[in-house]
Formats: sequence, C-alpha cells, structure tokens
Amino acid sequence: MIQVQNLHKAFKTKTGLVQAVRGVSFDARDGEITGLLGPNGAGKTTTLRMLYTLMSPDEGSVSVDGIDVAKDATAVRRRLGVLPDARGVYKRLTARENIAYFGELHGLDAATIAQRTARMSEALGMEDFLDRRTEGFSQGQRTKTAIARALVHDPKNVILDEPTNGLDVMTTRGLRNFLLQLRAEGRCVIFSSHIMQEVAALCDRIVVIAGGEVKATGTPDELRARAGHDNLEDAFVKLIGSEEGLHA
Ligand SMILES: Nc1ncnc2c1ncn2[C@@H]1O[C@H](COP(=O)(O)OP(=O)(O)OP(=O)(O)O)[C@@H](O)[C@H]1O
Repeated sequence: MIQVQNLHKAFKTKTGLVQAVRGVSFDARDGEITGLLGPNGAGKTTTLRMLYTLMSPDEGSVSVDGIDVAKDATAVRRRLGVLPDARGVYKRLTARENIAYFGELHGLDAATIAQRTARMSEALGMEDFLDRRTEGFSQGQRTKTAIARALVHDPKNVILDEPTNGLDVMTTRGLRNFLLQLRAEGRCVIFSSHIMQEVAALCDRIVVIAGGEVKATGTPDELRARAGHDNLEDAFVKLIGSEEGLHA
C-alpha cells in the first residue's frame, strides 16, 4: 500500500522555477494496479521519483506499508521494486548477472537468487537472452532485465515508470500479463503512462495528472461517468483539458 499526501516539487532552472508537482495525493492499494496517466511533462516521473525515495518532496509525505519515506527510507526501499525511467543495466554483465548483482545487494543467498531469476525469466520470457551480455540488447530486452532485477527481492510494492515505452505489441502484451500476475499475488502496483488505452486496459484505478496536479481519480468507469463520455479517450481529454501530449 502506497499513500501519497499533498506532494510538491519545484526545480530551479536558468529561466526560473519549474513547479513540476503541485499538491499530488492518492492511495495505491494492495492487489490493485494503479495507473498514473498524464501527458508529457505532467509530473509523473517526478512524482514517482519521490515515491521511490530518489528525490525528497518540498512539501507533503509518502508512506509505503505505513512507513514514512522521510523517516525510514531504507525500510521503504526494501519493500519497493522500481523500474526507473533510466533503465541503466550494466552492459558488461549478462542479464542473469545483472539480476544476481541486485539480489546480492539485497543480501539474498545464491539459491534464492537462482530460484527468483528462473521464475522471473519464465514470467517475462527471457530464456533466449538471459545469459547474453546486455550490450547490444534491444529496448524490450533491456526493460525486461531491469524489471527482473527490480523484483529479485520479491517486493510487496512495485513502481514502474512508463514500462511499455518503446516495446512492440507482443512484448507489451507479455508485460501486461506479468503486471496482472503481480496484482493477483496481492502486490501494490503503480505504473505511469501517457497512453490511455493501456491504462484503461490494465488499471483498477487511474490517477489522471496534468500540469503537476491530480485532475481526477477513479476506476475507468467512474472517470467515464464523471466526464460524461462513454468513450474513455474523450473522457480523458475532457478531464485533462487538452489533447496535447496524451497520445503515443
Ligand atoms: N531535474 C529537473 N530539472 C528541471 N526541471 C525538471 C527536472 N525534472 C523534471 N523537470 C520538469 O518538471 C516537469 C515535469 O516533468 P516529469 O518528467 O515529471 O513529467 P512526466 O509526466 O514524467 O513527462 P513525460 O511523459 O514526458 O516523461 C517538466 O516541465 C520537466 O521539464
């Protein structure tokens, strides 16, 4: 369970202050997939970075399974599996070694790492490239490696920043099934996307974000009803107030 209360974050730039996130609040429950949907520049990545302890908010709070990120970031990190926007796999290591390295950082023994790697590889379809060096990997292969690595310690909460970015249709379908599997295991899953069909197809709850603010929160049906449109695409456009940056 991840609870987000009134997050704010601004960045100083040469041309002035950029207010990236302005008062974002939402709850992401266990056994559900929560989608953060918004156009380019909406503040999704910045919000997720504050959730996974990479950045501290200017204001507001985040708690993971009841633990305040500001009070015990280490305990929070143990409960989180994160696919960051920069995937950053080590190119001199094979996919298996990338996963094992993260397992070792989490203090797992070799047998546990081998067992989790086998499970993840099967779920994500990594058998063909598991023992290849990641240098030269396709985007999909890199993303799968980064996801497997992020989940090696079997975290209860999973945060993925635009997980299907740059993936082909078949790989995206595989990834969707994988996220549904994580949900069925009772995990709390949050992912960000600017593709409304994807969010609508997968999410139990959608947080619509634009201009650093939450514009609406609800199930796909609730959002349709609130916007007064049966068509989800029209509903999102109405909730966001613009079509810009929403489509793939
Ligand atoms: N480190 C930074 N320094 C300055 N501005 C930043 C920084 N990080 C984010 N921003 C700005 O904050 C705003 C929100 O960016 P963010 O990356 O959170 O959006 P996003 O919703 O993830 O967008 P996208 O879908 O394009 O990835 C943007 O205007 C961006 O330029």
